[in-house]
This record gives sequence, C-alpha cells and structure tokens, in this order.
Amino acid sequence: MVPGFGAGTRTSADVHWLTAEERNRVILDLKAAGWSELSERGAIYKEFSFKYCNQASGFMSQVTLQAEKMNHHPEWFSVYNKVHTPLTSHVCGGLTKRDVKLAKFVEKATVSM
Ligand SMILES: C[C@H](O)[C@H](O)[C@H]1CNC2=NC(N)=NC(=O)C2=N1
Repeated sequence: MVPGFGAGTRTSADVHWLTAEERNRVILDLKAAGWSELSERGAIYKEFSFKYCNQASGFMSQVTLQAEKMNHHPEWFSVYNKVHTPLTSHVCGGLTKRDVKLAKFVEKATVSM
C-alpha cells in the first residue's frame, strides 16, 4: 500500500499527471467520444443522457463497482435520466492515467445500458 494513498490497487505510476504528449494524445480520443476538457480544473467532463431514470441508475451502479476496484471515483451528479460526469485525480489535482482508464470504462458502460 502506498502511504497516504489508501488500500486501493493504485500504483504510483498512474497517479502522476499525464505528460503534455500523453494528454494531447488521449484528449483527442476523448473529445472524439464527446468528452470536454475542464482545463481550469485539469479534468474531463461528459454528460450522459438515458431514456429512463433507472438506466441512469444502472449506469452509475456499474461505474461505481469499477471505481471501487480502481479506488478512483467520478465527481458526478445525476438529475433524473442525466448523469454529469467530471473525472479528475484529486491526489494530484489533474488528469492521470486513471481518469483515462475510468473514462474508457464509462464509455463501455453506456453501451451496455
Ligand atoms: C483514500 C482513497 O484511497 C483516496 O481518497 C482515493 C479515492 N478515490 C479517488 N478518486 C479520484 N478521482 N481521485 C483520487 O485521488 C482518489 N483517491
């Protein structure tokens, strides 16, 4: 367990800011999938809209299980059938590989809803 990082399965390698090169590469893919950059926060953001509220709830349940596995959590909030999903790494106040990994999982979760 890395001191101060809790008992999660994180490794020190993936809790550092993305390099400018890594960021430029992943941001292009994320923007193509509809994510926006909250550059003032070093975060990415996407709003997901579902036909029914229970689909939004099911989506959040799926992502929560993954977030727990990764020990890396969205800062989201939902209103009826919409889920607002900012992702950032609090431990370093910016984007890390964990945010990218969780964003990719989030995208897959929407497909299965
Ligand atoms: C103590 C616990 O391991 C930490 O607070 C974890 C929990 N989930 C987290 N989620 C996110 N997005 N960033 C973090 O730095 C983080 N840290």
